[in-house]
Amino acid sequence: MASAGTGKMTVNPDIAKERRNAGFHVENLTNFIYHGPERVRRRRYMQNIALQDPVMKDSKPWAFRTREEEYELSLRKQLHVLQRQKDLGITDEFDKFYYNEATAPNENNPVGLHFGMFIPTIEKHGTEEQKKKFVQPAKDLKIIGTYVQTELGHGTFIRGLETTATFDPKTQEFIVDTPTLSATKYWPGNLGKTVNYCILMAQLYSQGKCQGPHMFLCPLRDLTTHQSLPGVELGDIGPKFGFNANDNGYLRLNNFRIPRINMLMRYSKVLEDGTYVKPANSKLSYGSMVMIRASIVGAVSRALAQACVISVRYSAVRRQTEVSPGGPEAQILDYQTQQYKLFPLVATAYAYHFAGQAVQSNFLNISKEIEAGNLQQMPVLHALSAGLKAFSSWGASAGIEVCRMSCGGHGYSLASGLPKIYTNITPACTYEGENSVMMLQTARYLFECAMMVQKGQRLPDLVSYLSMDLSAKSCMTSDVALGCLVKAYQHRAARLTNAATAVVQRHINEGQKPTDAFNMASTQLTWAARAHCHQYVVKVFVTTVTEANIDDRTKAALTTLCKMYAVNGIMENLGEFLQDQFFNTDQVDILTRKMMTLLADVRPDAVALVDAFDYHDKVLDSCLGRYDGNVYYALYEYAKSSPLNEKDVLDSFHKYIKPLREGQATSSLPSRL
Ligand SMILES: CCCCCCCCCCCCCCCCCCCCCC(=O)SCCNC(=O)CCNC(=O)[C@H](O)C(C)(C)COP(=O)(O)OP(=O)(O)OC[C@H]1O[C@@H](n2cnc3c(N)ncnc32)[C@H](O)[C@@H]1OP(=O)(O)O
Ligand SMILES: Cc1cc2nc3c(=O)[nH]c(=O)nc-3n(C[C@H](O)[C@H](O)[C@H](O)COP(=O)(O)OP(=O)(O)OC[C@H]3O[C@@H](n4cnc5c(N)ncnc54)[C@H](O)[C@@H]3O)c2cc1C
Repeated sequence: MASAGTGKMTVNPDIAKERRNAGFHVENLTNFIYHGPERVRRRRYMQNIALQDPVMKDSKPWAFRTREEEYELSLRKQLHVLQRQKDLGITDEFDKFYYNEATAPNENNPVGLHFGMFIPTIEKHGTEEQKKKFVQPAKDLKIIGTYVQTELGHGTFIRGLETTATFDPKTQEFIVDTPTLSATKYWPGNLGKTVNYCILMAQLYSQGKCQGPHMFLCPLRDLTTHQSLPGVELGDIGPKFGFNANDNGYLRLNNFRIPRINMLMRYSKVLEDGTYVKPANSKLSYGSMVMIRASIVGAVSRALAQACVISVRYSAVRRQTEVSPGGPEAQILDYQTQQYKLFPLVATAYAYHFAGQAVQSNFLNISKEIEAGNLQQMPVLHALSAGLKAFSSWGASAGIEVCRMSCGGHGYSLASGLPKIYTNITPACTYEGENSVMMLQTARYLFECAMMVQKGQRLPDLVSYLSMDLSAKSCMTSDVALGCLVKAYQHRAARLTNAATAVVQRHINEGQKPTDAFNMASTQLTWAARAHCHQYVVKVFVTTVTEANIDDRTKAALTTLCKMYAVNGIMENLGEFLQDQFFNTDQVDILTRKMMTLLADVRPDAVALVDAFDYHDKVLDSCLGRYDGNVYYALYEYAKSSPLNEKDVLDSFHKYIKPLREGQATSSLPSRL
């Protein structure tokens, strides 16, 4: 490695050797991940445009920015990017996504919700007239909006929201109001300082009757001066665990009037005389949440993948401890315990990536049906997206933290890039539906499916396994076949669903109200929902690998990872699998041995498997995850750029330490120490 400061850098020999020894061609796997060479080429092209742009070059590392600097820089960059994309005629959604990914990586930006939720919600829930009036101005950033639902007192329980929208037929307006302190809107992204409009979730009152939560387009700030409008009080909620380029805000409305046309009326309506027209399904207005939940699975997979790139590359160049006295220190990646920490997470990142694609494609197909008026699949989509969002965000958050700790002390420094990835993604466990609550929604669906099985009714394909014969003998033999692993997961999920359902039924039979019975079984119900999601992820991974049209060596590497994901999940949930009696303890021995063999199988490919995600160094923004492996140089440079080092002797020395010494010298110090 070149010494620090020479500027000339060679690739770290350990990481170079890893790449030479990989058993498959990285580019082939990259092409498979991103749907072919053309998409990969396009992705790199888009990211290069972003990274070459002088406006994107940061004057100081992310870690050294104040919150105000972070917000301003992020806003400036994002608006610049939008203009660039317009100038360059970039309209394809993938192109835009990849461009943005390289713009401000893992930094939540001040207009994200405008494009992510505000515009899509108008497009999906607005009438043709509303779309005409609002969508183009929104795309031109004449109006900038967000999605305002959560209140101080209620986030999870949407039906409990207190903000009101009362129709006044005389003026053809809704009066929107914040009647209590707990009704104050709190948390919506970009609300505090950036937006001038929002989609407001409020209880609709018309003709004296409450019709439940509905969505309204609500102006908040003057479109020219950006001053908050009379009757509107709003601001930023202050610094958070992460998300600090995002001005999550609060909002209070004081009998503020908006025109009738501002209620999103594609599915439900209030006519001029105040007559309320119901939607075909009251949960249609929850559609924007379902959309984001489906996309969160992919988002968390990318965060976990980046954390794996950093920690695996670092583990390849980090040497620690002589294995035999006087011998060389080993690469920490050669320690089996390090492999056991990291390789299952690499497998998980791949598993979530494929699951994310599958959920997204389910979402797109079912959304088309819903738009055409066929609402039959809404419950399936809701159960799948809610559960998968929870399952994957929990898994990714926990996994990123393991990646951080696997980097030892340097993982704790913001220089590692890992805290940034973690704090940016861990709120996915909370936003868009708190995870336990989402699991309970999936469980509710599974419960209904179990009742259908009891009645001998046919189940939708996605859950048809729930009617499997639970007394079937295990198929597990020493070759640990993929098909058998899927069966094991289905067996576990079906048994846990039946067990939880039986608990609910027992409580009902003992005289409990169904809601109480459900609560008394809710922990077990979430176990069932978790197991259901786990089987889905395993099944998607197995199907993807089995059907993959790739060369044999890449397929072999991916198959090893797939087995590792499935076997590791069994090891981590052994209690449930053993209680299942699908495996006996001899078969658990087979799986334990298999796990250790899989670790050794992955070892030579580990760096190549993370390289295949194809993350640019600037996207990783990590001293430890550099492609060239020159981590000590990067850490040294990072330390030197700390603002505390701008002066050799700080003013605080003169203010506090020096007087203390002088005082001590003249008073209480003994003459001899
Ligand atoms: C930078 C941004 C980039 C943008 C992205 C760019 C895109 C692309 C890039 C990638 C992006 C990723 C990263 C993003 C970063 C995001 C930033 C943060 C955004 C955060 C936004 C938020 O954070 S925004 C607030 C979300 N806040 C919730 O999420 C509340 C949860 N709370 C509930 O959602 C309800 O409160 C709850 C519990 C269901 C009960 O609802 P409830 O009380 O009304 O209903 P009940 O429980 O009585 O249920 C009655 C029956 O309705 C059924 N049902 C319920 N929901 C249903 C539904 N949706 N569809 C069908 N059916 C449904 C249920 O299953 C029952 O069915 P059954 O009767 O048959 O059993
Ligand atoms: C970074 C970030 C960005 C956000 N962005 C937005 C946004 O743009 N727009 C917006 O409207 N909101 C936003 N939110 C708010 C977010 O959607 C809510 O925080 C979320 O829906 C959870 O609601 P809550 O905070 O009320 O949690 P609570 O519901 O109070 O949860 C607290 C605990 O209670 C438990 N609990 C609650 N209800 C039940 C139940 N029925 N059964 C069992 N357990 C239960 C939960 O599991 C959890 O452990 C954001 C939040 C964050 C952190």
